[in-house]
This record gives sequence, C-alpha cells and structure tokens, in this order.
Amino acid sequence: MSTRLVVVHPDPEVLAEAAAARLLTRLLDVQSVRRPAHLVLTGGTVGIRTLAAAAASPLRTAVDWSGVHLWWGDERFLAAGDAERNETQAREALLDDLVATSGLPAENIHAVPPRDDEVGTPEQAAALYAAELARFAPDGASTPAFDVLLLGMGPDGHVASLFPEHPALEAPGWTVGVHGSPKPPAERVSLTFAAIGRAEEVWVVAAGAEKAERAAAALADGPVTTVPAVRAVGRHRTLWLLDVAAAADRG
Ligand SMILES: O=C(O)[C@H](O)[C@@H](O)[C@H](O)[C@H](O)COP(=O)(O)O
Repeated sequence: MSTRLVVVHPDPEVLAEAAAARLLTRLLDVQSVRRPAHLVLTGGTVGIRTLAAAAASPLRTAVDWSGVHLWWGDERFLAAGDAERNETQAREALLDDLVATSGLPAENIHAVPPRDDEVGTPEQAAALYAAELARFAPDGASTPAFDVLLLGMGPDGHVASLFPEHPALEAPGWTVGVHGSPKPPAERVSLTFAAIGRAEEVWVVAAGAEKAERAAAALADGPVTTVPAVRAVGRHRTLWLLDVAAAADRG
C-alpha cells in the first residue's frame, strides 16, 4: 500500500532547499540499510534548483556518493553537451562537483544516450537506456528498484515526458521515445509509468500558480489522459512537494 503525503512550502526557493535536504537525508537513510542507492533525476527549473541546493548543502558530504547511481526520468533528445539536455544541467548543478570532489564514480551517472551519428532516433536512445537499466536490475527485474524518483510537473500535468493525450502514456516496456512533445524540444526519451512505478518513493516537486489547477486535479485522482501526474506513484510512498502557489487550488 503506497502512502501519499503533500508538503507545502512558502516559496520556490524554500521548496528547492527543503527538497534537497530531504533528498540528502533520504539517501543517508537508504545507505544505512542497503547499497547501492539508485536516484532518478528530473529536468525542469524546480528539479535543477533542487540539485543546486543539494550541491550547496553541508549535508552533501554525509552521503557516500561512491554507492549512489544516478538516472533520469526523461531526457531531451539532443546532442551531448547541449545546454538544454537535462543531463547537462544536472552535471553543471551538482554531478560534476560530486565526481571531482566527493567520490561519485563517473560510471555511476547513467545518462540517456544523446543524439549522434549512431543514435539517430528517440526510439534507439530509449532502447539503449532500457538495456542500461536492465544491467543494474536485480535478478528477474528490468530496472533497478529506484530509491527516490524525482519528477517535476508541467502546467498541463505532465511528468517526465509523459504528456496529456499522448500515446506515450500507455507505452509498454520501461522506456519510450517521444515525438511531438508540446514542451520543446519535440523529441524526447522518457521512462514509462511502469518504470516510474518501480520506485520505492516518487517525489513530485512543483512550484508556481500555473501548476495549481493540474496539481489539484492530480491530487483529486483525475484521469491520467488529462493529468498524467496522477499516475506518478511510488511503491511505498508518494510525496508531493509544492510551494503555496502550486498548492492553492487544492480542496
Ligand atoms: O525535460 C523536462 O522538461 C522535464 O523533465 C519536465 O518533465 C519538467 O520536470 C516539467 O516540465 C516541469 O518543469 P518546470 O519545473 O520547469 O516547470
């Protein structure tokens, strides 16, 4: 039985700081009972600000980064190093520093393959990413049992690159190539809801008045076709970390 908790913070800055502190503490708790820990990152402004807050936190040094693996819930299908890639922004916000100073092995960063001469379609990148997930899966499974899976939420209620009324919502398997994303760039790669559901804990982090209506719809268990965030559920726990503006429409 998965429990859901909604925590509301005064503004986006405090939300990012609180999410970062919660994330670092959760990694410490996980590492006290099992190794390695698997953390799934998200793109978007709140997701990246959370990583930047973690980078600035003294708590960061308490985590044994040698035993942490990093993944992405989705990625923009762009060339390596493109400033718009979620990987690029996460490396700049936190990961490069962890590799340089805190013992995070570079090979523990499992980026979605970028567009290049060999990988020309989101489907090819999705297949390669699924194979990497399987490499680190426990026997018989197809993905690691992610300890924490972070998700931002768009004003339309999308999470990862799973958008309303989009065929990717019902994609089989663990990863999916996405075309026609309403949020640029149009081509993306995403975990499916089956993969998201493999996470022990799913945390949806959202800030701003433009998220309020869809956040309320998701928390009222609306239809996944119009508010995909409703299906972002962890096996053990689902956290909604909101600022006051994004929580304003809740009943
Ligand atoms: O690739 C992306 O853009 C993200 O993964 C996407 O799912 C993002 O998290 C939401 O769109 C929220 O983004 P904001 O926090 O910037 O509103």
